[in-house]
Amino acid sequence: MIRAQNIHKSYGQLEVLKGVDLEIQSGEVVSIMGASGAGKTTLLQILGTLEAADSGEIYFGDQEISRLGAAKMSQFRNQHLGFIFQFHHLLPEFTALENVAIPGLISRKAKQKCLQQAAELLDFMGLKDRMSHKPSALSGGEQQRVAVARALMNRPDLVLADEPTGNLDSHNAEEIHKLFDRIRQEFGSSFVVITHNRALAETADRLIEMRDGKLLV
Ligand SMILES: Nc1ncnc2c1ncn2[C@@H]1O[C@H](COP(=O)(O)OP(=O)(O)OP(=O)(O)O)[C@@H](O)[C@H]1O
Repeated sequence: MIRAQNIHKSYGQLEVLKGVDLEIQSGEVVSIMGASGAGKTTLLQILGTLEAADSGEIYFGDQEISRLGAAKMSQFRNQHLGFIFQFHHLLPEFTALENVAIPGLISRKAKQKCLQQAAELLDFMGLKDRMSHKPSALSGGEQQRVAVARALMNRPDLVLADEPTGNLDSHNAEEIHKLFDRIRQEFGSSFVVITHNRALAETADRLIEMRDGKLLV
């Protein structure tokens, strides 16, 4: 579904990605592990079109998305990708429901429809009773589940998660990974998840190790 081909990326003299090839199938959950500085976040950002590679291509189906202009690229991102980060980045002045609805509103769907869909997603996440709470009134695990719901709002084909459980205790971390599996079954989304937790990484369909700017095969 998404394919990265011979990706190179440097920051100044620092060569961070040294020819990375990666293909993710539809509905597949892939975890990426590797030492700090190995280039995991950089790769995820390039897959998510948040960062440009120096060379190499990213294909989504037959379309080369790495060559799209800025407007088309952000439209692609909004329609096809979901992002989850270590820190949830929820907007503090909005309720859980509103936070989840925001990507739908950005893609100009009707407000009532967005709120209804956001409520369904929060229900799916086990947060039916927490919808009208602001992030500060939610636990860390609940905040991250709201962030997961927000990532799903536009029914992404691919969810990119950068240490989504890095800030959680082991119980909540495990719950989030179980949720990814339920989401994959319910919505068919693929996942690429960076994690430092080997036990959780091993629950994925495929575990990829990254070392010094390359994927180990
Ligand atoms: N915008 C940037 N400018 C300069 N150097 C950068 C930039 N982003 C990342 N780097 C450097 O590139 C290298 C790879 O960073 P990256 O964040 O991809 O590693 P990582 O494998 O995700 O590490 P971690 O597990 O610590 O998050 C690091 O040495 C980092 O300092």
